[in-house]
Amino acid sequence: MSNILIIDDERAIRKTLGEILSYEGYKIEEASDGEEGLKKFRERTFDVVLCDIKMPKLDGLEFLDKAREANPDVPIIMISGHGTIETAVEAVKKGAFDYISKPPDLNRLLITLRNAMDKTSLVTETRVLKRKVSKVQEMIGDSPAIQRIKDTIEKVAPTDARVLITGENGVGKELVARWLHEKSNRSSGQLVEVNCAAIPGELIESELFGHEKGSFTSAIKQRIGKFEQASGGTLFLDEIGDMSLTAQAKVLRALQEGKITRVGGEKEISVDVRVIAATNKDLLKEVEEKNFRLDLYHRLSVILIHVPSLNERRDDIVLLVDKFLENICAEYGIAKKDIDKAALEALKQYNWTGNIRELRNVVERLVILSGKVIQREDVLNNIVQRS
Ligand SMILES: Nc1ncnc2c1ncn2[C@@H]1O[C@H](COP(=O)(O)OP(=O)(O)OP(=O)(O)O)[C@@H](O)[C@H]1O
Repeated sequence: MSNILIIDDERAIRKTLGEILSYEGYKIEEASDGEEGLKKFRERTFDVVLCDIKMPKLDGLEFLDKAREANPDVPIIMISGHGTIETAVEAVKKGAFDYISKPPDLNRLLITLRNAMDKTSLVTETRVLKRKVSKVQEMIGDSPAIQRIKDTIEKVAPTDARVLITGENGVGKELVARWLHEKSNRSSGQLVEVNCAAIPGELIESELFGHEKGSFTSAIKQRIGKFEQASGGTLFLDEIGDMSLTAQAKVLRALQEGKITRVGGEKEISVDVRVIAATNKDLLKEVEEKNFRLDLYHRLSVILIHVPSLNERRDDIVLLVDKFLENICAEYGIAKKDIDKAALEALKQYNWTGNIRELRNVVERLVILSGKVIQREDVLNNIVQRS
């Protein structure tokens, strides 16, 4: 059911409108002045607002400004009394959806409301569609390092070459893997991700290759492993440096032969999988320390993509912050906040250990805690708060 907020200081008008619209099946909320209206508007999302122009405390135009700042997607219809038609026209120029005159004409009111509702559903639909079209998040940055990575993705993605992605935590290794899959001929298949560090050693084999019923105590049902799930698509082995040596031997065999055997099973099953692996470890050092098989390393690292840390490409911070501000404010349904030059400089100077993931979190905190323009002070307070 659609929610409508009616803001008018005349009780009689609220009552008439409220009765008509409840009868038409709308859910009604009332406010008797602009201030109360704004409070309710900020507390929850309405489908449409009907707002009087002349009101005590906060008048219709002031309400319009503040409400659009808080959520520009909600259509606001002005209610114009005697002598306020010109103001109503001005309000429409400033972003009000339309206006109706007092006393309200039933047909005109219902048609205007219907149009406003249609607009709301179009806005929502467009947002959903936009999200669907760009399944993979854009890779932001124009530093030489990022440009080189984008070039490599273009060249390597359409081949079946295995790729090893290296870099610190939160630099964007998974994003690189997603783009490699998206731009490959396998993009209609699945991208199946396995976080090798998060799975206990004794379960990793069953996770990767599946198991037959009864093959070990907790194997109550037959299970399909990630290799099989990813057949026709891409298998992304994240944190590969944390995989046990036993599992490494089995992965090597799967890569050499293109076949797997489920745990406790006999049958060999062919799989058509492209493997992309990622790690924050120095795998060659792990090889030296006998924690990682050299032959597997060579199998996985046909193409190497190193994603440098944020501290090594500080110029990208400007673009990233701008995009995060836009995305986060849109998620919160508020107008985009700005960032002062000195504040941006403070972000550029900071020693980022959590990389882009940490930067996004800081920007989200700044959006929540700062005013319309984020100041250097806000940044410093935030970073201090973190540690
Ligand atoms: N260039 C970029 N532009 C925009 N967002 C990015 C970029 N790189 C990374 N991100 C975002 O930063 C977050 C962390 O990235 P991602 O998960 O790819 O890092 P990771 O290196 O795989 O981290 P971990 O090693 O901890 O798994 C994600 O939300 C990702 O979408």
